[in-house]
Amino acid sequence: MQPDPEDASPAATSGPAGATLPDEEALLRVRGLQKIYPADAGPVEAIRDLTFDLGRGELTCLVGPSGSGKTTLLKCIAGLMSTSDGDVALGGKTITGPPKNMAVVFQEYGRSLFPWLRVGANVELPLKNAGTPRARRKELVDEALEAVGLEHVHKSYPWQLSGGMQQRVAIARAIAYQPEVLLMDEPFAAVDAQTRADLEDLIRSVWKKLGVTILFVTHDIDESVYLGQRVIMLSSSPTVIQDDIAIDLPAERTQLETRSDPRFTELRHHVYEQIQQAKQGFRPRGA
Ligand SMILES: Nc1ncnc2c1ncn2[C@@H]1O[C@H](COP(=O)(O)OP(=O)(O)OP(=O)(O)O)[C@@H](O)[C@H]1O
Repeated sequence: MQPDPEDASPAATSGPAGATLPDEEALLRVRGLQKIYPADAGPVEAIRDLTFDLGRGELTCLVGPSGSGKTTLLKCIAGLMSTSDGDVALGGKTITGPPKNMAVVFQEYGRSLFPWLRVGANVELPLKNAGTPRARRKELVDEALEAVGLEHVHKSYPWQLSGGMQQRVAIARAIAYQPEVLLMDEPFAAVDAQTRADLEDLIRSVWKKLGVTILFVTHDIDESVYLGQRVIMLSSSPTVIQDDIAIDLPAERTQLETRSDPRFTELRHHVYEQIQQAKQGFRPRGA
């Protein structure tokens, strides 16, 4: 389908909103978020206008062309960076610094784990910093390592593990902390395809077991459709929401069956088409 040329409108100031929810269902609210970076060559408007909600317990994937501001958005939500305009609120409270009940998993597991600490100590560290009592820390570390299938490497050092195992340690560290919201920034980009498929299934099983709200950034269209209940697509920079689609696939998903479901193919085509349009600079009406 050819995009409507009227949709290509670079000059307007506000874009269409993503899906929003009634107060009692929304855990995270993003309203009119704008981010402009100061730079020597002049300000960079990385994000123009984003509005959406994440429901409690929802698993949402975020996709968009390279440079569309996915990492910037995650940093604003994580309270690691201030917004230039707009508001991000968790449980009704505006985020002004890293919230206690949020955890982040980045792509670079190699850099996020401390090489001089054993696996168990790496997973335990945020709990120690939060002042969790020792006995409870042990329980949470054991449970988290078991949830990611790594109870046997408790005493190993991260550098003794494969890349996929190190990323599972990073996931265990995040879930041991029992966050309400888990932000993941392309966490599987650096692992091989088979490990990636295993990690996708791990995330879905952890999500179902813990009921945590997840925002998962990925470049991989198939991954976004396979994992998410919803896919938010960002436009090219300066960024607005290009599309926000519900993934109406069955809740029980398996790599073989789900990926050969005709509905999976339809959804994947839709996301792919939208990304191609975003890359070509087509923007939603009003953006
Ligand atoms: N510290 C910074 N100073 C100036 N501009 C920045 C800074 N960080 C990011 N940008 C710019 O903001 C825009 C969004 O960057 P960001 O890294 O958030 O995008 P992304 O969607 O995560 O990219 P990718 O998919 O390639 O990882 C880009 O144009 C980038 O060059």
